[in-house]
Parts: sequence; C-alpha cells; structure tokens
Amino acid sequence: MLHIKSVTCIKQERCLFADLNFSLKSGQIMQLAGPNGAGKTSLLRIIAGFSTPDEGLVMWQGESIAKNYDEFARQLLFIGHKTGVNSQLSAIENLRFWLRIQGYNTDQDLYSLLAKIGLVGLEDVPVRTLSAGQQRRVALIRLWLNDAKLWVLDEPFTALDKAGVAFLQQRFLAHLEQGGAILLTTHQDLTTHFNELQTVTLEYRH
Ligand SMILES: Nc1ncnc2c1ncn2[C@@H]1O[C@H](COP(=O)(O)OP(=O)(O)OP(=O)(O)O)[C@@H](O)[C@H]1O
Repeated sequence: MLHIKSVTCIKQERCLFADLNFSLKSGQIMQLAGPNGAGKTSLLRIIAGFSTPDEGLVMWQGESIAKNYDEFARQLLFIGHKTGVNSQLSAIENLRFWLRIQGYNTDQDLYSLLAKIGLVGLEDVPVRTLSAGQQRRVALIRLWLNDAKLWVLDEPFTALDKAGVAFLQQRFLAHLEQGGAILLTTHQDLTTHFNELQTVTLEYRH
C-alpha cells in the first residue's frame, strides 16, 4: 500500500533522517517512535504530502503520491497534533462541516455518534469551552466519519483518559480488520493491544 523509499529530510541544516525505507500494508499498524525533535511529525507531513522530502519518494499503490495527489488524498485521513477542529463552532457543526467537505450525507445521527464518544450534553456548545480531552474526542470523530484507507495520526491519544484510549484502540482494530492501515506517533505502549505492531524509531541526529 504505502512505500517510503530512500526518504531524507533536512530542517535548519540538520539532517533529521536520511535514506529511510519502510512499507505499510493493508491491515498493518506502525508506530513511529523517537525522542522530541527527532523528526516524527516532519515524516508524517511528508507522508501525507504536505511537504516534500529533500530526497526520496512516498509511494501509494505503486505510484508516487505526487503523481495523482487528489486520489491519494481521498484515501488518506490525517489528524495532526493540532486537532484541526474549529473551536468557535460546536461539535455538531464541526461534524457537519467535515461531512459536507467530503461530500457525505449530513443527515446521519450525529448525536448518537457524539454520545458514543462521551460527549452527551456537549454537542451544541462551542468546542473552545470543552476540556482538552473532550476537544481531542471531537477531532477523533473523523475516524468514524470517513472511509479513508490510510490513517496518519500524530499523537492521537494526547489528553485522552483511559476509557478514551481504550475506545480509540477498539476503533483502530476495526479499521485494521477492514483492511485499513494506520501510521501513528504516540508515547503509549501499544504492543499489548496490537500483536502485529511494527515500529520505526527515529534517532535524534545532531
Ligand atoms: N517548518 C519548520 N521549519 C524549520 N524547522 C522545523 C520545521 N518543522 C520542524 N522543524 C524542526 O525539525 C525538528 C523535528 O521536528 P518534528 O516536529 O518533526 O519532531 P518530532 O519528532 O515530531 O518531535 P516531538 O516528539 O517533540 O513532537 C525540530 O528540531 C524542529 O525545530
């Protein structure tokens, strides 16, 4: 599905990583590990096509993502460290916005979806008035509103409580069972939940 081929990234004259190679197949989950500043977010942004590598290629289904980026973007769900939630809008309004820009039906029962993720009674207040963990839950609802094959998630567990982490892990398992793939950064230990977890570790390079 996804191939990272000889990818190099240089920022502020520091080489974050060089000649990086790995693949991610349907049904697989991969954790990007490494210390602060090692380049994990930079790599996720390259893989999502938001920035270009100094050398190398990101390939999706056998072709460079640059070749048919629109098609790749349709199969990608990226949720960054910054949540991408409009904090002036309510959770329901954010959901309707995401559905609309993807061309999906907005008549779904969004209240029951928000209830599932623990936001009963908070559906219609501005997201900025919610706690950090509740705001993260709003951002993560896109995982239920999307049929993208490849999920690229930068620290998705941040600010979530134990129940939130467990709920998200269940959603990951369902996505993998349906043939999706997940690439994520996290400081959580995922090995007990995902038998086939792969890890790529970036060292901090000076
Ligand atoms: N747009 C940019 N311009 C200049 N330097 C950048 C830019 N983005 C990232 N960097 C630098 O690249 C390095 C790696 O940053 P990055 O955010 O990829 O690390 P990270 O491994 O995700 O770190 P953390 O664990 O703290 O989130 C940092 O030293 C950062 O200052």
